[in-house]
Amino acid sequence: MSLVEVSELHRVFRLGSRGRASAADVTAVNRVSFSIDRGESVGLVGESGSGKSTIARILVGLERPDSGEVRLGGVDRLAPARGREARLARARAVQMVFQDPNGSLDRRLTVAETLGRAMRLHGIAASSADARTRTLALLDRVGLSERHADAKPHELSGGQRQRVAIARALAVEPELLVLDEAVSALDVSVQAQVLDLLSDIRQETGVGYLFVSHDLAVIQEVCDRVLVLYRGTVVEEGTTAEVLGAPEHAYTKLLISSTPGPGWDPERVVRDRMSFTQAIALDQV
Ligand SMILES: Nc1ncnc2c1ncn2[C@@H]1O[C@H](COP(=O)(O)OP(=O)(O)OP(=O)(O)O)[C@@H](O)[C@H]1O
Repeated sequence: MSLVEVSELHRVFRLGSRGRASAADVTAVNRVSFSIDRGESVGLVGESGSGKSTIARILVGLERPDSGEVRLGGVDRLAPARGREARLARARAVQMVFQDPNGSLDRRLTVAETLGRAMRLHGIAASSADARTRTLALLDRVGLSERHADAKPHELSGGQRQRVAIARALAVEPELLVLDEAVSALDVSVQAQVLDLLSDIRQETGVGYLFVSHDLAVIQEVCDRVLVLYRGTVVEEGTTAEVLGAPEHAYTKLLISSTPGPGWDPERVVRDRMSFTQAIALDQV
């Protein structure tokens, strides 16, 4: 059995008055199905507005679908959780790392307080001494030291803050990490270090990743498999090597040709995009 099984996930944002159906409604997620095995890293790629974050938010529990199923370890994540313990267990199992650690870390708390709070909330640490020991081990795990434990977020660099966000997510020993553009705000060398770190953590802990990114180079680095989303629909999926190395769908080809690299021709990208949009309009894709 897979760690995560998502089937026929569907979410429409109703933009008409009083939630009534209207021509302006946005189908953010259109009958999306996929699975993630234990220790597997699955990428979700697509341009802005393709529905990546909505899927990520549904998995974490920040958003509800109109229909569809999400199972983690066989357990229905969308069914009502009875009682505080059940709600906490559900929250603990799937942790999210956001693009902007500034928004997700409490600026009033030191790093040790942030990690300690997460561990206490989920009953991970037996005492404050235990929390401190675990905090230092986690910081070491993400390439930070004791010096950083007593710092507040503004005293850290962007890359260090993102390491803290990853440490906080790992502090509660999740089964799945949802990383939503988690390295997009970092400069390229720091990005490479954090991607290495994520690969090591996955190997050591067996945690699964849902890795949301618009950046194909990042997806190539960390994902075993990838799903390509276009306007809420999965248009192509397969191993990362298959999808990025020998794309079949016109949209995947367009995404790849839009990525700057040697021999990149922006004018050709604009022409390809126009032909793709016309083909979509004529239902030829
Ligand atoms: N709360 C909301 N209310 C109305 N529309 C929304 C809401 N959230 C998302 N949408 C719409 O749903 C679609 C998918 O949005 P989503 O944020 O999932 O895309 P994305 O691929 O993550 O984009 P980005 O890469 O820009 O974050 C977009 O058209 C967006 O405008």
